[in-house]
Amino acid sequence: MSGRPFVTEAASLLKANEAQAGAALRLAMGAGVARGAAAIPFAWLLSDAISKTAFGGADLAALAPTLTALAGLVVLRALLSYAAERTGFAASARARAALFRQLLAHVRTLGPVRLAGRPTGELVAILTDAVAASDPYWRRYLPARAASAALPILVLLSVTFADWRAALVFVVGAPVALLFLALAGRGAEQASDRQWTRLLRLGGHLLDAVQGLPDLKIFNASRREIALVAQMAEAYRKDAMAVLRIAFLTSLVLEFFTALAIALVAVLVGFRLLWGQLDFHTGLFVLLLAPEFYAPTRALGAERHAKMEAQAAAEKIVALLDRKAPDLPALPAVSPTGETVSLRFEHVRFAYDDGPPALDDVSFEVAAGETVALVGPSGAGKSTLFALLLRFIEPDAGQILVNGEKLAAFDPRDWRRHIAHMPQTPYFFDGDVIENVAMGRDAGADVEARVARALAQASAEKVFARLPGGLRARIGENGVGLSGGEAQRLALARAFYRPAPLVLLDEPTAHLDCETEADLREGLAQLCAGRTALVIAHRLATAQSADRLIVLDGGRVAETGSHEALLAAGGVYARMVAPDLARAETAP
Ligand SMILES: Nc1ncnc2c1ncn2[C@@H]1O[C@H](COP(=O)(O)OP(=O)(O)OP(=O)(O)O)[C@@H](O)[C@H]1O
Repeated sequence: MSGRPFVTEAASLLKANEAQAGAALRLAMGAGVARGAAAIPFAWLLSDAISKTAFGGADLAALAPTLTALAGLVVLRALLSYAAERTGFAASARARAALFRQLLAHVRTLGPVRLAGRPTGELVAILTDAVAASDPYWRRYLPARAASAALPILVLLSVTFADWRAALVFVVGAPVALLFLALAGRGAEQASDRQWTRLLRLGGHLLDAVQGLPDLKIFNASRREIALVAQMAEAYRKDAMAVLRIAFLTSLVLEFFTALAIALVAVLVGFRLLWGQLDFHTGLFVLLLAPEFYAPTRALGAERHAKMEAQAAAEKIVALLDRKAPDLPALPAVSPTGETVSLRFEHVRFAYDDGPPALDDVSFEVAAGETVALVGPSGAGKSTLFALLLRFIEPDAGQILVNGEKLAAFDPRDWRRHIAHMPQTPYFFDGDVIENVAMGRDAGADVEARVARALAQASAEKVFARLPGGLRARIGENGVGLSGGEAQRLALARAFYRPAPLVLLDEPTAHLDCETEADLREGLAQLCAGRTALVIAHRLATAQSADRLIVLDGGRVAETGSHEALLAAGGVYARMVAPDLARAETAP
């Protein structure tokens, strides 16, 4: 995608969030302008005091009112500086919070399936670094821009009243300063974009490296990985230096030209004083205001690279926001009626992006209270079917009915409350056992007792009672410190904790030893009893224990029926399980 439209989108994203900064931003801008404007009476009073002392022989008593006013202006400027800083911080915090909320809401609507194609590290960097990078834009750049729009005009008007010829020199110097200000933006824009692309890639790579540490060690690839990270960090350093170089160079040129313009004013004032065309008071006033005329533009030049960086970061945010979530019909949130849940798929089709359909014309029914096993070779579409039921994705065609009502009509979050889901590799958070089982749901006073009950139902109470701290024992991120069996039991307890009428299980007994499997199988049978259950079955035993089987092949329903009926039919299922059956027969 070309850079320009993105820059406009990034600019409008930042602009849209300006409204969120609200009154604080307006106050920051106002305080900045007022602080700069206070320089005008200050210059007037100071030149008055000096000319009266030097040429009028005024004593301290005569100067007292002027000096008091000068002191008052110094205090006022200090107060305005403080107010500008404070309100600038508040404005930036509000705008960033709004941006962060917008991003989080978008990430939530996208859901895990649509986010799967994106490196987690990159996503984290967008949610944290990119949002943080917009801080100087609101805190410093926007107030500086307001000051540079208002102050030169105020200064110019004051100088015009005092000496219009000097005002003309001010005006001549202004376009040069503005030209360099615009040039400063050009190079920095591209360099900032490169720097951000690199930072996100580095973030993604680092997280990958940390998560894949065991594999890197096992395959002796850690040294190569370290070299790769070092290489990427070096490239990022170079890009960051390029941005700074451009920023410093353009600031230098801007400083040089404004210094030249001020010198020009000084020469003009000097000669006109010499020729007696100007009185000392006015001359000094004009001279004192010359730097003030260019100061806002110089300040804006210094903040411009902050703006470019914020814009480059916003481009990455826009790219994430551009990933479209499915358009959900705007229907009122309702709850699936009844205690039990029946399911009906009608000609459901779904394809990932522009790929071939992962599910095509899928139709089947699951009666309330039935346990149905989903069977099929790898890539048949089983997980996609679960993702549809979990509302991480929506069907491209066809519909899913729950108790005869369209699933699409339910609020996804409300609907998920009706599901107990046990994935193949459950994720555990860096928290204690209670937090990991209750998952923040209605954690009332009796949470401990309810977690203990759920653990008992999952035959896991003894496992966790052994841990130091019992239910308050900390579980490392992603279940570090738990064996495969313990992790599955904990996930089962999680499912028991939620009294949901629909159970979705992704072969929870895969990769377990026979004894643990048998234990867990019993727990699962209890979990499914009286509820509607869909189980992705990789093992023969799981398929056999289901009331009915649905066999998926190449995204289509190949056959359905009981284990025995499907074996007798000699179709896809019979061919799939033939090796397992042969093994079972030959086993002692
Ligand atoms: N996030 C994704 N993006 C693009 N294609 C995907 C994605 N997830 C799955 N697919 C594709 O969709 C098809 C169905 O995949 P799915 O994961 O549903 O199969 P599965 O039956 O669950 O396989 P397995 O038993 O190996 O988990 C496959 O061709 C797969 O490559």
